[in-house]
Amino acid sequence: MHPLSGVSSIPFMVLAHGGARSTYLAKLHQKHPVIRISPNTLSYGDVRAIKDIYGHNSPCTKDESYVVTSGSHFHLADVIDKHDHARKRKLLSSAYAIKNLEGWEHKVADKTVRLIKHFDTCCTAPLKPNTTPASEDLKVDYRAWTNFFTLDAIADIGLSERLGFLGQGHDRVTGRRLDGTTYECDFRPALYQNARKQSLLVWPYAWYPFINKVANIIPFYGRMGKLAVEWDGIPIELSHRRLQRYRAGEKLDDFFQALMEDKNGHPNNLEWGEIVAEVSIMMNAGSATTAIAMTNVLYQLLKNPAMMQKVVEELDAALEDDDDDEDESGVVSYDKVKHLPYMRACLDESLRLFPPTPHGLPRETPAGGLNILGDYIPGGVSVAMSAFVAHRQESIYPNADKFIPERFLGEEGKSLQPYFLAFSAGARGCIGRNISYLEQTVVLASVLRRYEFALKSKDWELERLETMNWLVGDMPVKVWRRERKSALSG
Ligand code: HEM
Repeated sequence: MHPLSGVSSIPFMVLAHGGARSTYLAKLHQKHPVIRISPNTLSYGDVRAIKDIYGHNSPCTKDESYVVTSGSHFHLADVIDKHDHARKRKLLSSAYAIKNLEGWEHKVADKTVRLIKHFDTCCTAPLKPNTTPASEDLKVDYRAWTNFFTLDAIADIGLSERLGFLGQGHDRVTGRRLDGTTYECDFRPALYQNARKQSLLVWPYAWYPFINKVANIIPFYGRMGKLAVEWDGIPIELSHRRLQRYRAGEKLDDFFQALMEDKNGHPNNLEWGEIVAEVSIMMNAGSATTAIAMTNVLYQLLKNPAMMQKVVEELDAALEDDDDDEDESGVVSYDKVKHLPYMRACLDESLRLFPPTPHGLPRETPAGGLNILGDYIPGGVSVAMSAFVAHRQESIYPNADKFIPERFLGEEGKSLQPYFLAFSAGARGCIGRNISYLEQTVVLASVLRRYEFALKSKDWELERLETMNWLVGDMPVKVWRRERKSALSG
C-alpha cells in the first residue's frame, strides 16, 4: 500500500484519518489482488478469497483487533474463541430467528407509527414540477429520524425499553457509571465517536491500549475519548433498568429474557458483565447499520426517479386491495410487502453500493497457515476482504458504480449472493439481518406509500465518513403527502 506498510501501521492509520480507507483500497485493488496494508495484515481484492477467509469451513478466527477493543467481557460480535462464540450464538439464535420476526413486527409497526406521526407534521405542499424545494420546506432530516427509529426499535425488541426518541425528536439518554451514579448524554455522538476513535487508532493492535489513552492529550481525540466514556455507561444503565423489571417478576418477550433464561425457564447464569456486553452490541450493531441503510436507499431512489417509479408501482400494485383505512396508521404490514422482488432488489443494491460496514473485517489465519487464492499464508496473519471492494468488482457487478436494482432480480440475482458481503458471511455473518430487512422493508414501504420526498437539489450529495461503519451525514428532505392514482380514479 505504501513503502512503509511492511514495517509500520502508520500509513494505514493516516489513511484511516481521511475517512475513506475502503474507497482508497478499492482503487488500489483494481491493479493489485493482494495488498499489504500493515506489517501483518493483507487486504484481498479477489472475490474468490471470500470463501477462504469468511466461509463456513474457514479455519480463520477474528483477529486481535477485536480483543483490544473489547470491554471487560466479550460479546457475540467480538468473541474470538469458536466454542464460546457457538455458545453465545445458540443462546441468542432463537431471539433472532426468522420465526420470531412476527413477535417483533408489532414493535417495528409501533415505531413506524411514531415516525409517520412526525413526518405528517412536517408535510408541505407538493413540489411543483421542475423546481427545487424552498429551504424552509426541508423539514425532515431523514438520517436523524431513521436513526431515532432504529434505536427506539432495537431498545424495544431487545429490552422492552421505550427510549422515546421518536416522540421527543432527540436522543438524550441516561448513562450509569460503575459507582452507580448517573448522567445525561446524547446517544448518537457517544456511540459514533467511540467507534470513530477506534477506527483511527486501533491499527497497531499491540500499541492500541496505550495509544488510546495517551491520544486523549490531543483535544481532537480527547473529545472522542470523553464521548466513548459516555457510551460505556449507556448499556450499563439500560441493562440495569431491565434487570429491575426482571427482578420484579415481569415476564417480557425480548432478547434480555433470552439472555437470562433458556426456553424452559432455566437460568443461564451469565456474568453481569457478559449481559451488559451483549446489550451493548445489540444497541450498537442493531441500530447504526440499519439506519445508514435506510438513509442510503431513499437517497438512491431520489437520485434515480425511474427506479423510484418502479418500486412505487410495485408497492401500489401489492396494496391495491387495501382501502384507505390503512392510512390512519400509515403502517404497511410486513406480510404484504416482504416478497416484493423489486423493493428487495432496491434494498440489496443500495447495500451493495454503500455497504454500512464497508471495510475488510480482519481474520487471523490458523497456526498452521492457510492457502488463500492458492498462495500459502503463514499462521497468525490478519487477512481481510472489504465488502466495498467486493461490491465494486466489474466482473461480478457490471457498471458497479451505478444503482441498478435489476441485477438482484431472479436467478441472476440469486447467483450474486456469494459475492454480497454487506452482512459478512459464514459463521460470523450478521445474526440481525432478518430484523434489519423487517425494519427496512416496513419503513420504506410505509413512507413510499404515504409520501413523496425531495432532496435539496438534483446535485445534492450525501456526506460519508468511514469509521467502523460508513456513516452518512444529515439528509434534509422536503416531504409531502402522495396523491395515489387509485385514490384519484376512485
Ligand atoms: C443493514 C443492517 C446491517 C448490516 C449491514 C450488518 C452488518 C454486519 C456485519 C458486516 C457483521 C460482521 C461483523 C464482523 O465480522 O466484525 C455483522 C455481525 C453482527 N450483527 Fe449485523 N448488520 C446489520 C444489522 C444488524 C441488526 C439489526 C442487528 C441486531 C438486531 C445486528 C447484530 C449483529 C451481531 C450481534 C453481529 C455479530 C454476529 C456474530 O459474530 O455471530 N446486525 N453485522
